[in-house]
Amino acid sequence: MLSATHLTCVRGDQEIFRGVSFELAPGSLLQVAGPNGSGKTSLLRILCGLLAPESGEVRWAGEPIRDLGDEYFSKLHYVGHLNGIKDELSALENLRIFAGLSGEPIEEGRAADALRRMGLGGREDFPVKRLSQGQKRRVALARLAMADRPLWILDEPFAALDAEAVAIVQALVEEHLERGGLAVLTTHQAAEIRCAQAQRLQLAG
Ligand SMILES: Nc1ncnc2c1ncn2[C@@H]1O[C@H](COP(=O)(O)OP(=O)(O)OP(=O)(O)O)[C@@H](O)[C@H]1O
Repeated sequence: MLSATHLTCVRGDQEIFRGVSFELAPGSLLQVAGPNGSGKTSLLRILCGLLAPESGEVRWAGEPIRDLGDEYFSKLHYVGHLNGIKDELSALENLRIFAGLSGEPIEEGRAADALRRMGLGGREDFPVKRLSQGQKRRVALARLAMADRPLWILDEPFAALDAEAVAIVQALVEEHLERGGLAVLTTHQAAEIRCAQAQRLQLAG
């Protein structure tokens, strides 16, 4: 269970939002919507523990995330809109490094399978800098197919993706929710994710 109570976000000297509260149970999806600058990315970074709220609290399984530290990070996949991948390395090396940094060395072949699932079969060993924007986004999202974690926090996961990749990511999120996972995502597209327990949070801007 992920919960947020009375979150207020201030960036610079500007209050971006206040009073944001929600509870997300296993198998549930939260779609965060709002115009440019309304604070969607800021909210996701607060939910990840990467940005401190001005006031309010985020809890995971009833515990404040600031007390859980690394234990909380090991429960979540965060894919920000900057991808977080290294241009000089190949897609496969990026996934191996990601797994190593998370303290979960991967079985041989698991990363390659994840890249194939993302439609990158045959491009595993290409330096990422020679991939297109959409292919780079696929590499960043391949971590979702590589190791299961209960909470996925995805910032504009469909940006730069073509229809085929959107369908792959939708299916990944739906399978995750069916397994009892939780997902929070922002999107400007009308991507339809099937989920019986979907919530929408509208930031005003
Ligand atoms: N490092 C920062 N310092 C000061 N202000 C910031 C910083 N980062 C973001 N902001 C401001 O916070 C506000 C919210 O930004 P944020 O990126 O969270 O919005 P968003 O809803 O995700 O926007 P978009 O739809 O354009 O991605 C914006 O007004 C932005 O200028």
